[in-house]
Amino acid sequence: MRASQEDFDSAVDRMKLLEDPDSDTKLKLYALYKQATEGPCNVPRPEVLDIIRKAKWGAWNALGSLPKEAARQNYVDFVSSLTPSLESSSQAGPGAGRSLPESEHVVMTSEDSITTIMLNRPAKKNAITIQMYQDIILALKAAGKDNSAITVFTGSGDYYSSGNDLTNFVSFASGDLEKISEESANTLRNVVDTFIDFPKPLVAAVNGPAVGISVTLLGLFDTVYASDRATLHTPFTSLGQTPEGCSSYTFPKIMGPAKAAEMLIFGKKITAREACAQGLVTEVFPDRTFQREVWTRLREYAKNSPNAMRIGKQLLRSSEKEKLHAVNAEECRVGRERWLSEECAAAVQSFLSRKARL
Ligand SMILES: CCCC/C=C\CC(=O)SCCNC(=O)CCNC(=O)[C@H](O)C(C)(C)COP(=O)(O)OP(=O)(O)OC[C@H]1O[C@@H](n2cnc3c(N)ncnc32)[C@H](O)[C@@H]1OP(=O)(O)O
Repeated sequence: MRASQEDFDSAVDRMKLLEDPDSDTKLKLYALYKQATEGPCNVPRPEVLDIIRKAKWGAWNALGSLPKEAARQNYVDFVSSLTPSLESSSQAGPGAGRSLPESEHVVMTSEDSITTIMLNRPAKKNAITIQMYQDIILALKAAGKDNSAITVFTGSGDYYSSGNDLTNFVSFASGDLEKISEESANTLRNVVDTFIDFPKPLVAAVNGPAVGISVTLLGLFDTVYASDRATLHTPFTSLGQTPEGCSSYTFPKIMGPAKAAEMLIFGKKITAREACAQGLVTEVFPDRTFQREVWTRLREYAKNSPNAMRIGKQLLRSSEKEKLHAVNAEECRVGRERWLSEECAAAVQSFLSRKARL
């Protein structure tokens, strides 16, 4: 069960009882309140000298296109975490009794027969942490079983995703290499397997630039809509890494081996329009109208018979499944070896010490 309007109103009342919250807390509460009640930030950035209004604007704006429903839930959870002693004993704590997985950085909402899974870490360009991979698996499993007709995957803020969070590799340097690399390979294999097995139409709404695994996974989606501001970049070899997400199989199949090699081996960054000409992206929309056009279209599609769409997808995809699982297993085996290489360690170190940006 998601937070109701009543839960939200009660959280607003309880928030007033907080004794002198610090300024970060106030800003977070302000931003979530505005997002929950008015939606994404829709006012111009204040003048440079107006420091307080600029900070408030920045906090609200950083929530990107987080849906109102998710902001309401985050507000209620945040107030609950600040006021545990004020919770009535009969009231369930945050997360209790919810049928959807809750996660700070992977937000799941359902409306008009469409379930949306949104990467929600805009300040880090939606880089994917190990926890987020786990949350994506949970979200996809829940979406596969809920009563929605279509599932949409998208990002919050200006990026779709900057791919794997490179700090995931920091633990490689500090712990038991064999064990950590094995766990990471298992996580990667599980998340990709979950995309391969997803039973309903899966649509990517690529709202901005996409990097690494967020690009390679596109080959496993049924439809990919992109903003004309989006670019697609798989810089694996400059990171000492190799392709994943089944792209070593899906990309040559979709765009031909030569174009696939330019992206996956040489790390060529392409625009959404180029990706569309090569078949990886289904259609490109002007950034200005992207959200409106995509959601209008998806709401129409979601009126089709859900079972017929699901069965249609099985017919299109089932003959490939076994092959895709085998490709995924092999990519993870090779990838694990690469993560332990000097090349990969040096590239990650270079990013973390801020010498390198794409
Ligand atoms: C389980 C293992 C699975 C392995 C699978 C997949 C492999 C891949 O996905 S490889 C691709 C990895 N991604 C990258 O190499 C991208 C790295 N990021 C960048 O080059 C730039 O940040 C980017 C071009 C995306 C954006 O540049 P800017 O517009 O200049 O923004 P900033 O660089 O200032 O970024 C803002 C903020 O976000 C942090 N960030 C961005 N991307 C990542 C990332 N992938 N990992 C970790 N952190 C990331 C960046 O460090 C900034 O943080 P602050 O400095 O704290 O503000």
